[in-house]
Amino acid sequence: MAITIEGSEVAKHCTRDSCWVVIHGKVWDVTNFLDEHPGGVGLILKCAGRNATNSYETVHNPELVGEMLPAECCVGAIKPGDLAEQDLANEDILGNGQATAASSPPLTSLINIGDFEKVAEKCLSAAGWAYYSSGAEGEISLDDTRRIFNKISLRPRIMRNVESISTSINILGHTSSLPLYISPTGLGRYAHKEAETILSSVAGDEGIIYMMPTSPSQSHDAIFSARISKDQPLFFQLYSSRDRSKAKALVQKVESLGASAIFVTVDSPVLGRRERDDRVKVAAGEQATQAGVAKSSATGLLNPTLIWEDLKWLKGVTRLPIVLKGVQTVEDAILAHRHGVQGIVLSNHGGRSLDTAQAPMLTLLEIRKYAPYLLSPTIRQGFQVFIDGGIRRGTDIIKALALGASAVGVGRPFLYSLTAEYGKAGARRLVQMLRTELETSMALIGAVEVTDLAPEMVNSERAESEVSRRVKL
Ligand SMILES: Cc1cc2nc3c(=O)[nH]c(=O)nc-3n(C[C@H](O)[C@H](O)[C@H](O)COP(=O)(O)O)c2cc1C
Repeated sequence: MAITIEGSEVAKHCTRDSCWVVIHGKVWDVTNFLDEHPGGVGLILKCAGRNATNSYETVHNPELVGEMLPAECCVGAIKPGDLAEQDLANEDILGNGQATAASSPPLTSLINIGDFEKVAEKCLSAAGWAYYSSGAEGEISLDDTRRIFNKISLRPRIMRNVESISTSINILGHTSSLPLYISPTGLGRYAHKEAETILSSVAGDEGIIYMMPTSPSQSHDAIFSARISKDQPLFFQLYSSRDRSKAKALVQKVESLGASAIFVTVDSPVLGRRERDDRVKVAAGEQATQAGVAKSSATGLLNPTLIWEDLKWLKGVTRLPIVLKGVQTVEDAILAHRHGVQGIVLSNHGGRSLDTAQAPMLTLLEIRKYAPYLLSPTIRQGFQVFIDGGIRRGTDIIKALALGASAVGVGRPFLYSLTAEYGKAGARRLVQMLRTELETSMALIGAVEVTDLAPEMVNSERAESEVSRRVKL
């Protein structure tokens, strides 16, 4: 039976050395989690010894605390009536944006994806903008994704009848009206309070697939309920908890809610060091992130103990297709195929994990050079290769597909499209921009179907000169 704890007792635990908070009537000891909190230690400490439900709900989904913290961190239930008053106002948590939605340009004046980014920079709070736009450390990997795409040029074919273009493809057995899906991103609340439910329904309206994150701002149930029909596929991104019973419960829950595939994130066993996040925290009088490997191992979302052998266990707890998100070398692409997963995402977490990790496009070129069989029509029936990071143009999609990717993921632009209270209309306009660019570029390159996009339509030789000659197969 839960122990009842008086408010006066909770109030004593208000320091870095002993930090308790009340969330939805339960008292949690979050002392060991402080350094790992992505929003910074300071934010939790502001709520220490108090009722933190409002702060927590402003950013996180209701189930997260129970899923992420070990059960023993729940020290009891608050005595009914105690600490009823709420803690921080929403602005203290999300920060104030520098521009109001009213001063933002009308949606119809935005012409390309880059325009959304400019609006987002003005509308998001300093913390929100840093969290969304930053990469790890020197942001070399963040910038490199675009640099490599721009090193690849197109070789259009002429005199083909391109009057009617079809952009539709099959992703893991599901039809998608575009060869792209919405990549999972945490803390959607900075952009819009209903970020994930909007993306879920926009994906349905546009006939594309949304991959929801392990830790969205809204509940998993709400995101599944926001689908336009029960048949609408939704993918689930999994940070596989080191506590297998928790990981199993989560996977089986989303499977029962209707998830169509599990994408296990494998590029972030620990948190990458994002210095811009730290600078915002320091400017607000908080401490920079202290979370090192040891802290990440202790508790929380990430699991530094995840290894290849765990895939056998995961396959045993779900019937859903499993895809590894965050493969960064041809060696690991081969291993993933040997381990019988249904696909891989070539990704370096949008440049947010290991800085100077090579661009996902270089990994694709590495696969083309050393293990081209992984991209063959026969293999792709049971093993699809996806790619994300820096996809901003229809021509980027063409380059990725011509070189063998089955589809691409788009992350940050969808967050930006929700800002300035554009919400659903913003996200739909973004999809329409990409659709128009892709259709136009396919016509101009001489491809009427996605399957017409072939390697010879791309000159990737300048990028290929950067492919590693030192792989170990
Ligand atoms: C703000 C933000 C949060 C993210 N959160 C997650 C996450 O929770 N899980 C995950 O697997 N990837 C996460 N990612 C990585 C994206 O899924 C994706 O790999 C990356 O954003 C693609 O690059 P792009 O933003 O340039 O399109 C996040 C990326 C951003 C920008």
